[in-house]
Amino acid sequence: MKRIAVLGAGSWGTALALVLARNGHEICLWGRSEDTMAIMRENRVNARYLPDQVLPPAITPMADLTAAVKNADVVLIAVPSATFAELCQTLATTLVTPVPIVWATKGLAANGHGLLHEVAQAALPGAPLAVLSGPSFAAEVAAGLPTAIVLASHDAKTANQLTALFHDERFRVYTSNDMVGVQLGGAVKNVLAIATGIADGLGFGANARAGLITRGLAEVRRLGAHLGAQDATLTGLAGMGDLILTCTDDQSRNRRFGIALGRGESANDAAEQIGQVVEGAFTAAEVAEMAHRLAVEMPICQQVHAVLSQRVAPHTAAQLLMDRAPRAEFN
Ligand SMILES: NC(=O)C1=CN([C@@H]2O[C@H](COP(=O)(O)OP(=O)(O)OC[C@H]3O[C@@H](n4cnc5c(N)ncnc54)[C@H](OP(=O)(O)O)[C@@H]3O)[C@@H](O)[C@H]2O)C=CC1
Ligand SMILES: O=C(CO)COP(=O)(O)O
Repeated sequence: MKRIAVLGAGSWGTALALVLARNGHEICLWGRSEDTMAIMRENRVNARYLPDQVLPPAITPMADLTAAVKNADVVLIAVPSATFAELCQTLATTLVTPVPIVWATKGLAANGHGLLHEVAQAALPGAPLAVLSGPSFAAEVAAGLPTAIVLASHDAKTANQLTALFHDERFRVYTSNDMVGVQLGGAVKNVLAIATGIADGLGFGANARAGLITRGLAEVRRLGAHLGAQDATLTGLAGMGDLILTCTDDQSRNRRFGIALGRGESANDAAEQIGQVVEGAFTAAEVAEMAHRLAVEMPICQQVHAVLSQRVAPHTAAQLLMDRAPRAEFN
């Protein structure tokens, strides 16, 4: 039995807390709002983000970060990417001794700071680091439906130790040493889910959706090649697996956001209606900037960014993609 601090009490933090509690661990589930966490502690349910699941006694909701991490053997971060760096900075002053840090956040650090492991490494030197990612809707995981996912760390011992905490007969965790590939797959698929959502919102058909998924995967692989990701990772669970999931199922908030944009709604209205984090809306600008800086061709991601920056209307963005000069599929 381990004591695990789960930081982020949204749908994903809560679902992963349920998996860890099911596996016999003691969880401090931290959220930033004292009122919300007090109600959660009292009612034993995360009413806003995961209303169908009862929280077992092994999960203690709390809003005191210092208390949550005080005796933790492991810290799991599941906050939105926009706030990941700030939380790592806070942890740097809160954690008394370095403990393994694993994050389930999908995205890139804000303001061009790149992949999340770079941020975590800089803020928390000496802490063993890992990332958990793959095709995994929170509601299905929380309901105990079969899920396969990847846990990556540069250190094999850390990967194996952390995998053992999560892995069970309903939550199959594969290990990997490719932190870059696993993070890139999880970050870029959100932007591509917005793209396929836009296409569906515009009334395009199944051909366009399959085309966007496949050419989107080509974009991730090109970026991955530049950043030293293993190509197999990007065709595995954290790459293609999550891309397929999020681009094709309406549980995806990124996909639903894109559908709303394609139907002519504003980004603000769409985000408000969804009422949960839409990571791709933040990540699009970071991916577009990274692609530009590294001179990696990522036209679909660039067009999603252009739509979100209100430089191009959704139907114009789609036409611009189709009007590009013919080229070889692979080069
Ligand atoms: N949901 C899913 O199926 C999956 C999500 N993920 C990833 O997990 C991460 C978290 O997403 P998810 O849980 O779904 O998001 P949700 O929208 O369900 O919840 C967001 C949570 O983050 C909290 N939050 C927002 N801003 C801050 C902040 N500045 N400091 C602390 N907490 C904050 C919110 O608190 P408040 O309510 O107070 O605003 C809320 O608890 C994302 O990167 C997402 O891509 C990965 C796999 C699956
Ligand atoms: O990452 C996810 C599933 O793997 C969740 O996707 P959304 O954030 O688009 O809902």
